[in-house]
Amino acid sequence: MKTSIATVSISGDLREKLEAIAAAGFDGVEIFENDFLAFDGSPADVGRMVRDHGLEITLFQPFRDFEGMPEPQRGRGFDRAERKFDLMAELGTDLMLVCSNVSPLALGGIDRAAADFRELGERAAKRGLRVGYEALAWGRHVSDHRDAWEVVRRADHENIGLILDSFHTLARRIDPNSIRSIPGDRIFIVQLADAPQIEMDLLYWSRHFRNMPGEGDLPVTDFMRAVAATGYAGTLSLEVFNDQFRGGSPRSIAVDGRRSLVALMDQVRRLEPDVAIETLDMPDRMNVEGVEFVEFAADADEAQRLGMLFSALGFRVAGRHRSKAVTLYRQGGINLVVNTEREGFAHSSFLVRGTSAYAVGLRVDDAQATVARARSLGAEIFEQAPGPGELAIPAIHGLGGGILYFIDGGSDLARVWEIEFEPVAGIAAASDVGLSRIDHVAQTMEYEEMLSWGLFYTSIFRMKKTPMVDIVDPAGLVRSQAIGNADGSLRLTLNGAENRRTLAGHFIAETFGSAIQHIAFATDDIFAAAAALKANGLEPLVISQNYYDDLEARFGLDPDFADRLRDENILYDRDEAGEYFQIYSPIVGEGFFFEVVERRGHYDGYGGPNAPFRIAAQKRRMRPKGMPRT
Ligand SMILES: O=C(O)c1ccc(O)c(O)c1
Ligand SMILES: [Mg+2]
Repeated sequence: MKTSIATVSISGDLREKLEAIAAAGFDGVEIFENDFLAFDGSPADVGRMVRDHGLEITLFQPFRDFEGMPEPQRGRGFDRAERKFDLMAELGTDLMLVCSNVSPLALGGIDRAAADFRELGERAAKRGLRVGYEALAWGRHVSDHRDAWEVVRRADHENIGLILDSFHTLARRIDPNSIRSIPGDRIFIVQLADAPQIEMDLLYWSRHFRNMPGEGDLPVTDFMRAVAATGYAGTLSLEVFNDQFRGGSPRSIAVDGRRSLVALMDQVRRLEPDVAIETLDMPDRMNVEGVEFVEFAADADEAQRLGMLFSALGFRVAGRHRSKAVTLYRQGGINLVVNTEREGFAHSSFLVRGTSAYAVGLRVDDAQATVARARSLGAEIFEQAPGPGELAIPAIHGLGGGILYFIDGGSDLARVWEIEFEPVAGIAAASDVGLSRIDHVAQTMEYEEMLSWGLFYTSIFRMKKTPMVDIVDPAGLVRSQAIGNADGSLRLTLNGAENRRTLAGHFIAETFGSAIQHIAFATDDIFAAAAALKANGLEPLVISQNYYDDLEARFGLDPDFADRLRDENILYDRDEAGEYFQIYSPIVGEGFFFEVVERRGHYDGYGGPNAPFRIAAQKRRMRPKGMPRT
């Protein structure tokens, strides 16, 4: 499988685009005419620059408003095409993309368009060039790949073929299975893009909101399965018009693009076992059962403060590392690790970002296979020489400077706590609070990073995204998207901050980049947990009385029940599926916190409606240290 990407998909000038595209491992680029026009050099210079980066030019595009024109526009169209053929020869590409005519002057008729293409095919053949025809979803007469194919079929010329673009087909909800009957060798190129499901004008949606396959909501996998079934084995080319990407980092967008294509083809290979698909051989998406541990990097003072908070939350010291300054805290099935080593990754992370939950250990079916898959998808492997008696725990770098470790049951990794830690007995601890496991881990990032993180998780792991929700911070919007496994035993929330005045935005500004901002522990009895926390001396976040008055009215709560919530500062939410209860810890540092939650019934959310009141309360608590009043 050869991969390519349109220059329009990446930010920067042409040289920056090519560098990023080549570094990410693509084979080719679609040269978008505007990128060429803006470049201060000859077509031959562009061609040379592309090839110097080890890339080929997949095609030149777009050529507009060609077919079905009355005279004199028809004749001018052929003259224009000849000029572009000259240019293509200099660039060094043999394929031109013609998109369906949008001109009000265009005349309809499949045969008329086919005749124009046959003549264009003749002219292209004389120069050894080819022309592909693509239906724009908003084309005047041709807006459906089935009609574009009929034009190509009737043009009946070897140098005229079809170009498919997943966006145009899927945005119009055309059944992608209609592609299966098209002969694969008549498809000249396949362009791929996804998009979020939003109701809007097709042209505007296409030009501003496309994203990488897997980042949006369109059934790009079904589209690609149908393409593969035709026998098409040519280049797959990303064509992603996205306002955010235009201003993003060329490198990371190119890496995401390549990751999206490799993950897509891996899926297609598994779903279409009878089709020969040439793609990287890698383990399947990995099942993640849950969070095995969260590791904090700290210095001795901060570790002591953290330890006191853990203790108030009902954790006890369960082990000390046999060779390192690392302590294990445990409650129920939750393992929290505090690392105060003076060297290694944890220490450098502490120096740069302060006390933080810098690593997460995930329980997976097969830890080595997880790393192998992640590597194939362009993730960076994390390796640190193990100390004496230590296990080499398979790990990768997350996107934000953190580490993801993998633990499985099929190796010594399952016994990591016994092997690496000396049990600790007899340390007086506050009482157990009844926390059983980690409900969710919340990562905060810049809003622009959310698509990258979502793709990272959903391409490596068997995880699904849920729709994005808006969290209203008094100082601005924070978007939140949950990612998790099918049974809810693994839940990650991605929170994207749009500005620095929100609690989330302040946190990432202070910790120098995206990081874990809170960890929610699950309990089966929130009221018992509240009582135990109180007995341990933990002062929960105090929620406004106005909130409880509204809550009582909104849900028609029994006044006694409402009073119990109020007395314990428990936030409450309810939907058709069930109920949700939340207690918040005080803030640590610049915005980190813990949460204790109980889910009843099949409640699947995160208490989104409570967020504005919780955030307001947290901001009251954080002042005066740096947090702006909103
Ligand atoms: O938005 C456009 O005009 C446009 C141009 C060329 C394409 O390949 C495409 O998919 C869209
Ligand atoms: Mg296209």
